Amino acid sequence: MAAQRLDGRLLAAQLETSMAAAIAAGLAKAGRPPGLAVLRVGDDPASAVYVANKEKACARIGAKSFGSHLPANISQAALELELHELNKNPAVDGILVQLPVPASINDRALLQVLDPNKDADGLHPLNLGRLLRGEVGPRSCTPAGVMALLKQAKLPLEGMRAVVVGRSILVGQPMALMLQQANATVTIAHSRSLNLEGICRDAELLVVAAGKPGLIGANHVSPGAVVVDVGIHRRPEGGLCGDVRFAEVEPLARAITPVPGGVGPMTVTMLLLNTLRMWAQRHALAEPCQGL
Ligand SMILES: NC(=O)C1=CN([C@@H]2O[C@H](COP(=O)(O)OP(=O)(O)OC[C@H]3O[C@@H](n4cnc5c(N)ncnc54)[C@H](OP(=O)(O)O)[C@@H]3O)[C@@H](O)[C@H]2O)C=CC1
Ligand SMILES: Nc1nc(=O)c2c([nH]1)NC[C@@H]1CN(c3ccc(C(=O)N[C@@H](CCC(=O)O)C(=O)O)cc3)C=[N+]21
Ligand SMILES: [Mg+2]
Repeated sequence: MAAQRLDGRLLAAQLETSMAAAIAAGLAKAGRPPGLAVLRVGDDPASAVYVANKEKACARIGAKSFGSHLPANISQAALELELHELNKNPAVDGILVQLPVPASINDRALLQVLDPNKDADGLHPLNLGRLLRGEVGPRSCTPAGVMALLKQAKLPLEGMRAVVVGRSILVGQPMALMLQQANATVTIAHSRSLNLEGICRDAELLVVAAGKPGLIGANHVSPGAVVVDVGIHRRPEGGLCGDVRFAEVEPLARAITPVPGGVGPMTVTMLLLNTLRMWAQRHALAEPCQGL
């Protein structure tokens, strides 16, 4: 039987429809649309696509996007000043600092300057702490998007053996925490793990966020596993690919996310949803898209 495709584009479009409705319904009371500011420093090529997709998505749902693109040689102090301005800007509900920033910038220090109540990416230490404790707060967008996709596909996580490949603060760590909170039994693998194949083959759910094109193949996947591919890479010959060799793994899997069209669109959607929720909270509106 062919694997079920976990279609992030479709779910993202459905969620956009409810977000657009929530904005239209709250606009009069709020007096302004939700605002998302994206701070981009230098010219990381992967970030360029992402920024463009976010701006388009904001326009589709009726949110306002503010972009600042700063030169790679900007000082830490100037960047922090820019963030302080966005923190104070009353038209801005959500702020995203596009990662990676140039090596000359201390990204941890930068993320601490963010107003935690405008943290569209859930990366401020306060919000990471809230996640760890299972408290309400903006969540890292990519793992939140993965959880929404799994939920929509009615793939039960309770008691499941899950393996997350990657332990970054942006993806791997929050992904592992969310899966644990959904009562999966979680293993994290990383670049120093021994026997990656064996660890992955034990997984009933395999989430791959290693940032290595084609790292995962048929040898890593046990028949009937659910495979989620977070990786996104531009192929030299054109087009995108993930960390999973899709053609090899798809025949084995029970369900799988494609690249593009899987996790990527969900990341954008959860970024908008985080922003929309902070906007709703500021204006005492009902929480949009409850239960996600
Ligand atoms: N689709 C989407 O919406 C998004 C996609 N991405 C993509 O996801 C990928 C991961 O992103 P991010 O977490 O930020 O990346 P990082 O580079 O910050 O982290 C990668 C993680 O993978 C681990 N790793 C690297 N190589 C291997 C290996 N050979 N075997 C096992 N583990 C390995 C690293 O281990 P160690 O800790 O030991 O170094 C690290 O923990 C990238 O391709 C990125 O572009 C990111 C965000 C959103
Ligand atoms: N603070 C921070 N948070 C992030 O979440 C973050 C980041 N920095 N830096 C860069 C990575 C990368 N990333 C992507 C998100 C969506 C798509 C996306 O929309 N992908 C679509 C379309 C891609 C296309 O068609 O070009 C897809 O996979 O189908 C891609 C990449 C978020 N990241
Ligand atoms: Mg740095």
